[in-house]
Amino acid sequence: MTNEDLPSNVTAPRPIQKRKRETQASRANKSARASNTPNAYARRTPPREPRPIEDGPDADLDGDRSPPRQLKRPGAGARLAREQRQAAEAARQRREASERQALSERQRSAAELVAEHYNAVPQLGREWRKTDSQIKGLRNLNNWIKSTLIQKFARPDTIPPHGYLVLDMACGKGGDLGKWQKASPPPALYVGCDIADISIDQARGRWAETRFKKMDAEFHVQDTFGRPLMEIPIIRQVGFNPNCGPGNGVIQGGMMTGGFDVVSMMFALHYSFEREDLARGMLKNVAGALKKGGRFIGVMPNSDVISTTVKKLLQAEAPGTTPARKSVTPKAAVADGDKDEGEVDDWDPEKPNADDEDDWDPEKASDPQPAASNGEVTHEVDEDEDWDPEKPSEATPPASNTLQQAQQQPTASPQAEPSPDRAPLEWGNPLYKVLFPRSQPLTNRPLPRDGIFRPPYGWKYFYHLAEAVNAPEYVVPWEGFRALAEEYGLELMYRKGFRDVLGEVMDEGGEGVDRGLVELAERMGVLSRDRSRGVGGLMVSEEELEAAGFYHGFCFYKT
Ligand SMILES: C[S@@+](CC[C@H](N)C(=O)[O-])C[C@H]1O[C@@H](n2cnc3c(N)ncnc32)[C@H](O)[C@@H]1O
Repeated sequence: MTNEDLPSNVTAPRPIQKRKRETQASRANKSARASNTPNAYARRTPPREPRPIEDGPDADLDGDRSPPRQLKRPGAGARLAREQRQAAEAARQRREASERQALSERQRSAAELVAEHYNAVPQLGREWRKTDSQIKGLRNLNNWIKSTLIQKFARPDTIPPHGYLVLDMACGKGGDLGKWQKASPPPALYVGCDIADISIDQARGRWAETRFKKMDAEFHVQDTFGRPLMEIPIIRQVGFNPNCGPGNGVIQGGMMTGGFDVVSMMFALHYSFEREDLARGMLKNVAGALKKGGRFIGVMPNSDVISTTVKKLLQAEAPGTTPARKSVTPKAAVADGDKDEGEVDDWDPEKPNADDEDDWDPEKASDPQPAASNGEVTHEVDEDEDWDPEKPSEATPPASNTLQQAQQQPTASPQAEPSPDRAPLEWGNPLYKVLFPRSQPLTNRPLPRDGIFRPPYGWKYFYHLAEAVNAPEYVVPWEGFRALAEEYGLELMYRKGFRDVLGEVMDEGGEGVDRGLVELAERMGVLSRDRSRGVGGLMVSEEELEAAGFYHGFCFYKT
């Protein structure tokens, strides 16, 4: 029972204090206390003036205050302890500084590596692409898919009186300028950014040479994942919301006025999935630049294809070791041309304007028609339509990031347990190759046998395409990406594998086939007008289709 439990008029009995028997030791203590220990209550004389406090750990804390002593040099033991403490502190500071520097160098070098890589890629002419390229069909297909996304989704519901505005967050050498110029209608302004300065120079040059300019265009060197887009004057001028994304538990919405109508990111988003801060930085820039109702379109590698194949290959290497946990593998086997489960394709795309054909290529008349490999004259669009127009560069990127290095890992028996030393996991065909190094230092994990890439960042691989680039890429696990995008107010409208996009125009008798896109495929050399050629007129080889099957396109809507 405590005092609070008692009625107010009752006083608690005082505990009986037992007198302790005095012993010799207690007597000694008592007399010592009486002679040495100052007793504040018993003090009769005023306290002395306080002594100045000595700084530092060796300040004299001695209780003897009279008279002030001459300071002694600390003893050897104390000096040693102090020196050790100082040395340890200095070592800690040096270690922290070097860790900070290493981190910033790693971060910088990853971005610089990409820039260096793309900067080193030579610009090859249109003629080469049309005649000598062994992946002409694939180039045409990729360009057509990008144009299809632009055609389907880039036109805003309501076009503002000043026209709509487009931001391309990884414009490269300006390969999509022509596609935007030929959009129906073209945007009023196209802003192209890229981390590779030489690519930006080439994009500027290409724009300067464009004869009929139907839009304004600006180009900026910018790391659009690692730096805020607010840094670019034209983007600030158009409008940028720096508060987009999660914060204070609230997802900030898009701007009602100002901002871009469309943000595009073609074949580039996967570089941002090296690290979470880059992926978030990228999405913050996308969402911050978009107005409410604006669209985010792009194409990138399809993680469903990657997951399915990695799982299949790893389980074939070690049969009978299927993980017990029920795997949440992607339900779609896109590699086999199946339809994505996660696909949102019921959104009603806007039909292209019937005048498109007239509008399409004002330069066509003066240009000689290029001959397709099979002798057919295609009505390909102009020289701006160059997806990855690059031959592998002479410049060798740092060894830790080269495809060669990934290939140099020793081979082992396919039945052996996965180990970091083994040859990379590999698949592909004569035109393309995907290589996954077994040792994944960024995630510090082995490749997932259930095909689930967790954590979602830092899963590095190489996609090597004949005549094209092989910078290291990172898996973008689709569901993780979609969930992350939602945090930035980006809602999925559409997602489709490249094979399925093509399937839509191949199924010409099917319901809802967009004639405009079929004609576009004919003009861009994807389909022959003579449907008796190849399979249903398709001018893309099976090997090229397999390479293209690695990708999918998407469109998000800014809430
Ligand atoms: C495969 S190219 C695609 C270029 C162009 N979008 C196209 O479709 O032709 C990838 C581009 O992404 C750019 N890129 C990679 N990381 C970037 C970053 N952090 N910021 C801006 N651009 C980046 C590269 O410099 C390169 O130009």
